[in-house]
Amino acid sequence: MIKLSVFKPFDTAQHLAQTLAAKIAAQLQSAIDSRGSASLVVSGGSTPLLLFSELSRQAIDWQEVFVTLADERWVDPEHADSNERLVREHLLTNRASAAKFRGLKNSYAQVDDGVLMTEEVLSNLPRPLDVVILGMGNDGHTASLFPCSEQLALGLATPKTCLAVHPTTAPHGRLSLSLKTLLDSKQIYLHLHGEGKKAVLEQVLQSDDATEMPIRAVLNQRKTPVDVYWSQAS
Ligand SMILES: O=C1O[C@H](COP(=O)(O)O)[C@@H](O)[C@H](O)[C@H]1O
Repeated sequence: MIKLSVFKPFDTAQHLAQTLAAKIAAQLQSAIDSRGSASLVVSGGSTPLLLFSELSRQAIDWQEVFVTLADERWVDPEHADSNERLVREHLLTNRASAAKFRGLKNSYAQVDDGVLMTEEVLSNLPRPLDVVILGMGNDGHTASLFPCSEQLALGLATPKTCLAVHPTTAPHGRLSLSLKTLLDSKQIYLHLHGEGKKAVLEQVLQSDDATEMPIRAVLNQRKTPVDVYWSQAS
């Protein structure tokens, strides 16, 4: 039993995706109405596919929405593991094809060399970010803030927008938004699916140690509201 006031459980992934997509769309449109543009940060991995599909059909002024990623694997955008590929195929379709996508991967061969250029690209995003959608790995990583990586302490503390990360337990060098950037947002959603992720969340809630499970740094702060959307089955 999850004891978290912001925990929103759903019976199906479809119901979750429909509900969350409508909520995010309303938040993005409200930002557009008040400042002319909106920013949406999404995650990669396997969880967000249905949500992307529902979001892509929402009737908002997508041409005013900047979309970027919470993290990227440093592979070509056509690679099977590319988060950008996922976003292009599942989110930037239908109505959302009008959105302005700002990818994290650039032409540098090594992620460490590409960070500065990505920082420059991200500097033009409307801030604070309007909506940030995060995932969580079974090791408690979020974005690419991995507990196994030497760069975790930097990712949790740096004032910079993003950093290069080299996980030892997952493939590819990564580029991740820093904790500071993720929290410089009006709303964060942690999007989870399945009993396995619920069990990991239970473990997350048992301690404050973000070096052990980095998602704790997002959940144990008071600057930015975080809602946890979890669905039981597909
Ligand atoms: O590697 C990554 O993993 C997390 C979680 O992915 P999931 O497959 O368990 O949904 C994801 O949020 C992140 O963006 C991705 O690069």
